[in-house]
Amino acid sequence: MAMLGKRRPSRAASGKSGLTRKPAAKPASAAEHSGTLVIERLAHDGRGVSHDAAGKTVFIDRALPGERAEVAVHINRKRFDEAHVKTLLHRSEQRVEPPCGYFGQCGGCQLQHMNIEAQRAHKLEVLRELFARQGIHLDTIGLLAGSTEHYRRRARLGVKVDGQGSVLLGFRAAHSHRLVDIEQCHVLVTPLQKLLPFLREFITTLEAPKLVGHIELLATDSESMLLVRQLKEHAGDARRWQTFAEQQSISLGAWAGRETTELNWYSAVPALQETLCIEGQAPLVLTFAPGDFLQVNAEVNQLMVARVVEWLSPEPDQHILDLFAGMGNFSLPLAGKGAKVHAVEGSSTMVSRIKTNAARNQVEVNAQQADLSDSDTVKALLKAQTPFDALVLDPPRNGAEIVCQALGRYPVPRLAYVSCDPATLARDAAHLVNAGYRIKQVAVADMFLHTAHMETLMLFEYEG
Ligand SMILES: C[S@@+](CC[C@H](N)C(=O)[O-])C[C@H]1O[C@@H](n2cnc3c(N)ncnc32)[C@H](O)[C@@H]1O
Repeated sequence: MAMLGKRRPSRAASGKSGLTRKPAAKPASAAEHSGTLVIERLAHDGRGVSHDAAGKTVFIDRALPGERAEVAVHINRKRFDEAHVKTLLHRSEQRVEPPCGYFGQCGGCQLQHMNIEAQRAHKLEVLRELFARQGIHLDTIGLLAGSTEHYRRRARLGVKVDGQGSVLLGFRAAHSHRLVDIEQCHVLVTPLQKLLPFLREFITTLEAPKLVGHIELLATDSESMLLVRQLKEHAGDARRWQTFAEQQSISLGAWAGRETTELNWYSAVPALQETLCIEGQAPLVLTFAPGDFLQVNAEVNQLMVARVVEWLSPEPDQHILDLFAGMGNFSLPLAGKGAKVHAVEGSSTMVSRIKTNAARNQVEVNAQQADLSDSDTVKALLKAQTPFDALVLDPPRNGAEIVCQALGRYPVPRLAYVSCDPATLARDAAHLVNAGYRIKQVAVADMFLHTAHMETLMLFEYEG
């Protein structure tokens, strides 16, 4: 395994493509053998799919449909093999030089070897396929297109001291706990990207880098913030961190201990804010704290919120239920249109955030803490005395199955579902369709470009 143990990606230094790079780690049982294959299609995670002479499925890292390649199998499994490209014999027109030198090593991005159009088309295809498995055909799928680079405003970076005593800062390699040492990142927003090389250099000057668990970076329009998980306090390094933060003009906070959730601020506590500009209403300023859920891509979030408001086009005094409401990302803009919004959120901290945000922006939102995985709670919410005119659903990755099952019995005329997991979305959509809802609009948003993750928006209407 040529790359094992190397601290830097070869391409950054040599200009080579990340295509033939082998996976980070190989299980002891793996037997490597080679063969020539034609790639048939892409799997959901972006790997190429082919079949060997015996008909066994082979997943090939960073191989594209239509390509012919000599591949080496690095993991044998009972039902499929996992392989990487040794030599590319025929190249797809969709293939591009990955913009990041760490692509193929770092597990953060999976699709940088495809042009942007192909990445978007792949996500649409994943969605269509998952829905087809549920017996649902999707017609036109819209696109909310955002910036193609430097969009990610939040990241968690691992810190490790390797066997040779070198300090590593970066993301995990794909399917591995191995840390890939990076000093640049193609998807991080520019202020965080610019900070990375300094941060990397700085960490090597710490007296006890082993005591750093991980680092979180966050940037808003007005400031950048660095949070350190300090496994054990170290007075000398705390002072070093402070000096570094001052030099870089960033806010600094630290958690002392492995489990602590309370931050010690080593700078003025930053006022973290998100400004949402929705047509026809004054800008809304939402405040939040580190650790709160925050959509990672500010530009695409703005587009997404605007699209949901447009789809639901609330009339003044209509009643809207916003489930999994976070800090009020959808609740406030809907309330800004004059709707009476009832926001439900599992975290009581976020409920108080919604209340504060609504009051500061002078919009009316009634916020409540509730566990939306509990079916009695969900039913009680849906059979409210005043029926809801519309509903927003923006659950975490595991979806909102309990809610969608209950929506058959307690129908709501219009429903906007925002999802970060197309598989649970397809499952939940099947419940809705079986209960009499029709899909009126579908859009995929560029929330996580260059990665295999995707964000989808759907508008359903109840037709009975
Ligand atoms: C994907 S986030 C969406 C937040 C918000 N709608 C936004 O756009 O920023 C999902 C939210 O669901 C909340 N959540 C997770 N599990 C929950 C549950 N069982 N009941 C209620 N809320 C839950 C999380 O706290 C988080 O704020």
